[in-house]
Amino acid sequence: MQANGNANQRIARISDHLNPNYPKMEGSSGLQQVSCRAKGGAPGFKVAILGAAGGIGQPLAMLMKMNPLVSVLHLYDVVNSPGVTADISHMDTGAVVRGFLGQSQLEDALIGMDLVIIPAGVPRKPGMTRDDLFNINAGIVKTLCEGITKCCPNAIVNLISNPVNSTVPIAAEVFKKAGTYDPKRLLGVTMLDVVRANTFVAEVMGLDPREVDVPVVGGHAGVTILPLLSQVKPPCSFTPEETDYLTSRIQNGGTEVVEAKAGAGSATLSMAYAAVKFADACLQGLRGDASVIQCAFVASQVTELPFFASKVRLGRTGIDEIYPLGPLNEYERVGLEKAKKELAESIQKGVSFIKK
Ligand SMILES: NC(=O)c1ccc[n+]([C@@H]2O[C@H](COP(=O)([O-])OP(=O)(O)OC[C@H]3O[C@@H](n4cnc5c(N)ncnc54)[C@H](O)[C@@H]3O)[C@@H](O)[C@H]2O)c1
Ligand SMILES: O=C(O)C[C@H](O)C(=O)O
Repeated sequence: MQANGNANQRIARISDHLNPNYPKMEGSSGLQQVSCRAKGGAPGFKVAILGAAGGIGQPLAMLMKMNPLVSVLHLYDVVNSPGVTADISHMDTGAVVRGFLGQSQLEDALIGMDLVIIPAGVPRKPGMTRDDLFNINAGIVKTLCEGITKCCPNAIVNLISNPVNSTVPIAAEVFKKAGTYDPKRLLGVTMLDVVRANTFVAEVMGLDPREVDVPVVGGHAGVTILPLLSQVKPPCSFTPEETDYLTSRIQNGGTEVVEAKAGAGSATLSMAYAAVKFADACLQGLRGDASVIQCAFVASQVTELPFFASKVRLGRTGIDEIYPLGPLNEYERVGLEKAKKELAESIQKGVSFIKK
């Protein structure tokens, strides 16, 4: 048949065509993978997810596969990435998906990436603080960031692994040590705090959450999560009881999920949603869209601390502008002082982990 003329020349194993390092999947159906006419080079960005087989990683991978701004999606983990990759690669969306398994494939996963999203690491169980995760996650983040310095030093990095207040300073120190640090490209993901704040404020005020915008500044743990309810859009006026309730619920949203999951981990689905919302903003910025603004935990001069979460404008090279906090009311000024005290210690802990 005409359409199949020279078929033998076109036939290639899909795995070889897409990536010679694609993990072999032992015990798979045994069907021969043939007839590859996959389109390479579609316009879009190359994105890697490190920790792609985890509770956040899997739905995040699925949602990024659905993102039209993504042309290539690399899924890396130390376990189970072949299965997740096989599964997600069957989705009929544009991005080409490739899987990478284990430390020996980290560099292949990272070469040429525009955006690296990191949800690798252990989650909390009831009774733990995010800081209790430091001992395990600090080392994981260090290793992954060392890979980034070697293979894609110009990539935008979205760091999700907790404790974010310490892992972002760890990443910065790793990049500094390697001489590749660009503070405009390293962003701690605090988007879930904003997502929660929008939802909880909408509930209290009887609004559609999609129309609510709450700036959440500071960091990503307990009192360091500081919602600026005086700056909510559309403008809202809260009673003191509502302010207390909302501030506490936003600050403890993560714990609310950890307790509800009763030992089975922390927020994964809402986090994947928030991570994709944030990653999409980063990609829109890279594409050159105007006025892409989100909150993130970044190197900052907004306060005397070296890192702080506030609204940032995203552009072609990462962060284009960091916005000041704006006018705070007395309740928020008190909250800010508490947040800064805890943040200073968490930041120092991260810096010392690399410098020691
Ligand atoms: N920033 C936030 O708002 C936010 C929200 C929710 C969770 N988190 C954090 O995200 C992290 C992941 O949470 P989860 O629920 O997906 O956990 P999970 O245990 O379900 O998944 C973590 C994944 O990381 C992988 N991993 C472990 N070591 C690795 C390494 N060296 N390289 C690559 N991958 C590695 C694991 O194999 C696993 O698949 C936790 O630290 C959690 O506290 C942050
Ligand atoms: O609470 C956690 O440990 C996970 C995450 O930081 C969250 O806010 O849901």
